Amino acid sequence: MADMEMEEDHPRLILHNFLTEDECKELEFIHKSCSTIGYRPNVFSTTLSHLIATNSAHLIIPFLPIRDRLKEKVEETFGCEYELVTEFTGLISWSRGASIGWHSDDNRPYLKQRDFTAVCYLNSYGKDFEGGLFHFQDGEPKTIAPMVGDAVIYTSDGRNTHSVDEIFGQVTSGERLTLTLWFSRDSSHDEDAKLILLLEENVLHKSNNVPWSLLPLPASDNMYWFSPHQASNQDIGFDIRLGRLHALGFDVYYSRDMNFGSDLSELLMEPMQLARRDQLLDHKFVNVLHSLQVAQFYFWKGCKSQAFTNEVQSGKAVRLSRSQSEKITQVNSIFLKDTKLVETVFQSADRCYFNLATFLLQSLNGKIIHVGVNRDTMLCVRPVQLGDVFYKISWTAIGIV
Ligand SMILES: O=C(O)CCC(=O)C(=O)O
Ligand SMILES: [Fe+2]
Repeated sequence: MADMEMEEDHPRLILHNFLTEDECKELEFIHKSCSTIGYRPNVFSTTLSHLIATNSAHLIIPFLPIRDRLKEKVEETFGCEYELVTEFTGLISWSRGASIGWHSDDNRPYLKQRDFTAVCYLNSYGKDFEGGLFHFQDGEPKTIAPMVGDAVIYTSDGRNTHSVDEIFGQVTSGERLTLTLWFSRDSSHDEDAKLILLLEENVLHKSNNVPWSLLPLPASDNMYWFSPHQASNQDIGFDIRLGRLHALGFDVYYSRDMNFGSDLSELLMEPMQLARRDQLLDHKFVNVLHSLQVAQFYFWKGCKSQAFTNEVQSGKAVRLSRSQSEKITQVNSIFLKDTKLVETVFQSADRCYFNLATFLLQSLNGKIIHVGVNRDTMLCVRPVQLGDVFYKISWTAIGIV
């Protein structure tokens, strides 16, 4: 798997096909369902703590075996077996305009704990996005073209100063997606300790009086507001959740009356329906994040599953009335101020095959769709069977059972 011998002056290694395409697709599904604005302009991120905070802790499970494999590989490669803790794990996507200049990953006083970096590429240069080449300033290899499944591991210090070219392209460029981890020798920076505390607060304690639910609970709206200039500028931009639904060909419909001037700040926490072209799907989702998870799941798995197409029933959808269309326009005028911008930031999947009947059937019947392999986990908070992991999708949840 390893590409080359390691250079002493620049300890780094490329691991081809470290992840399978299925693993990459699964992480892509999670990112497209859950991401918020990231730490730099035109960057989106999904951290594990964010998944817990939004009641989507079950979506951490697919990360766990990958983290372990990466940590082992880093320890073996750099000769520090059993010494490392994972400091950070996150999915990071870069859209048009994003780039980063020469830097080392420990180049701030508060980042000094970072000893090793692992970047796994979840999609491919030239196919899924344009630009975004990775360069090391010195030593070999110099330039890395991200390819789905490949990973690069390197020391986070000045021996591995690197940069990433700007993502460009109008039409063909989608997001450049990575799984990025940092590892530390300093056990006080163990991400797991923080995650377990968060899990206790957000999940375990709740189960005393409230039944555990897999329905997502969105974070605050400003975490989902994308603006090309400044994260908080509400005059221009779009809500990431509505933007991603738009890229899949969906609009968002709220049945409640919206008088001009009424306070709509809580709207995106409320139950809603999806519309597609001139049709309104009759099911009510708990909130827009829930509908996004179901829609992304469908485009990831549902449309390809033979089981669905064998069992097509007529889904329930009605033609949008004029007043319903107007409400959709009104919601879009607030939360999707610039659809052109959405289309340049998120690649449209609307060209993918979509079947309303299977979408509804899948959502209604709670089918078990996906089988993963042998994932056991210490972070597992649901009464899951250790071993195979299944995704279950229904109106009430996308979960792993
Ligand atoms: O995504 C990459 O290839 C590297 C990103 C990077 O340099 C960073 O996040 O520090
Ligand atoms: Fe970096």
